[in-house]
Amino acid sequence: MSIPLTLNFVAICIGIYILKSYISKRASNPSSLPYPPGPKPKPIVGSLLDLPKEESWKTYASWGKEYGDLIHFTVLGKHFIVLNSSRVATDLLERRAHKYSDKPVTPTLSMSDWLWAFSNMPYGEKWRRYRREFHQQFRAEKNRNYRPIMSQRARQLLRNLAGNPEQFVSYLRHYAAAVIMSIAYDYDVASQDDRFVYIAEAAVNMLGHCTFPGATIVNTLPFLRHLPGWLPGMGVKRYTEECRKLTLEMRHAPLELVRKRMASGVPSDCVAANLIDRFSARGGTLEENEETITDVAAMAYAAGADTTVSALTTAFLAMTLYPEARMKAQAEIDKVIGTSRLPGFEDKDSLPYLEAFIREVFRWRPVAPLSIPHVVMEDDVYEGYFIPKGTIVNTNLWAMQQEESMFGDEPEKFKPERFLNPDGSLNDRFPDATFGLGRRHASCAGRHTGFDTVWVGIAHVLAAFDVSKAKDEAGNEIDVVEKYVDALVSHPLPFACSIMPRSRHAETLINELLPLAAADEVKI
Ligand code: HEM
Repeated sequence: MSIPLTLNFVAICIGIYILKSYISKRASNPSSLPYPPGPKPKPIVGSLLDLPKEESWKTYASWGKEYGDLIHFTVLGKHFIVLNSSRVATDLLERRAHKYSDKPVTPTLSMSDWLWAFSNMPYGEKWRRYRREFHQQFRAEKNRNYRPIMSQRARQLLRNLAGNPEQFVSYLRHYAAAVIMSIAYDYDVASQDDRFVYIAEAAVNMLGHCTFPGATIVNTLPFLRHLPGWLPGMGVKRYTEECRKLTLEMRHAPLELVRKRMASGVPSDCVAANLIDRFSARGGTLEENEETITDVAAMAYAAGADTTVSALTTAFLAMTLYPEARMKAQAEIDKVIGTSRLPGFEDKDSLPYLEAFIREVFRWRPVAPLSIPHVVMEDDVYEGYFIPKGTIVNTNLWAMQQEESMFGDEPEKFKPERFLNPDGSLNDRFPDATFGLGRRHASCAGRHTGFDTVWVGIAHVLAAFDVSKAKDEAGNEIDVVEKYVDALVSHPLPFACSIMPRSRHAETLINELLPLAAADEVKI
């Protein structure tokens, strides 16, 4: 097909698509109820040109101030709503979970072969089975068994930071990957260029960038996926093909290692081995069991590594920008534990300020500010507004964590005190929404592991290092621009900080870790 012909074809298809959307809207909304308020759509494209490109959750929150807690807009005939408050999100995602628990199967998800991941799966029997199995492996009591792995890796993190502090983000990535790969596959991540980590990181990263609202036109006009890959704007085809190869290897390669280990009689204590044992003692078809084992184990890294890195990096940003909060957490550690050892999980209940600090990390900058998109499973009417089946639902977790009625004043600021009573004990607040909403249908299945990995990693860092603003050659503090990447899992844009051992005691502690961790030291 020549290019003008192809463009005519696209124009005709867009016309048909919009006409179809109009007719189906009339059919399913016979009382002609209004959609929820939102920005005025432009002809044909709707709000396509108004979609925010940077920190979109902030723009959606500001639209919320103008239009209300529930906003609606269309992009090329496709309906979107944004839930801007915990009241509306609880009403729809929890109380009406039977209508709001589906996930949109976007063309890019199937093109890149990511539908095996139950975070992206339509609501149904398979999702329930995967979720149940995953829960068995990561529920609160089971998660306690993983704490020694986290502590061991946190010590390695300190050693690595002492050696090359400028590379702190790479070491945080290594720490998160080492914890989750050890839990999932009893696999020791290599000190550098680990193949499994490379594949999984690349696949997750590609997923995050091609499913985000407005990321690619193919998700709005699915028929475009049938156009040839060489056409302008169709690079998504090559992109998703690359992603497909990565996800395939990510799911199968580490599991093969576990099977080989088990076959040669080497005991293996990890999620994959537990699943293999559980399923070998059970009925069900071989194919179905194999698929469940492969996908549930792979889900741990897919959902658990990048999210944890985001929270860890936010903690470093908070330590850099809010020295008073960092120093208060350090003073508490020194008072309760002293300076001759590192904090561990056994100290958790005696360190309320530290706990408040970590809660604030999760509240202040939610890891997935717009959560994973959901899709409306049948037409709905809420507070007099019509929400058609198929509408994509973005939950503005960032806006919910800014609610003053829930978290007190100055929500933009990092203030661990919002989680403390006047006497310094912990209050009942918790940044729950960071992990999604509801007990099951719209919530994180690995929250205990995520929280604990961040808790012990940052507890170690606070005990050993002062993280503060870096200085230039003239001794002036380097300003930190506090901005986040617009993606499903959002990270701070790169920033410089200084990471120095806090004292001679701390230096001694880190040096004592040398024999423990030297073999593992990560060379970036
Ligand atoms: C470190 C901080 C973490 C945060 C803030 C976080 C947050 C979230 C959020 C917001 C969702 C979307 C819920 C929804 O609306 O559907 C989610 C889903 C999920 N998370 Fe996490 N997560 C974290 C760590 C982890 C870890 C470590 C694991 C694995 C061990 C994990 C496993 C999952 C899974 C499997 C889902 C999909 C649940 C489903 O669709 O049923 N997460 N997470």
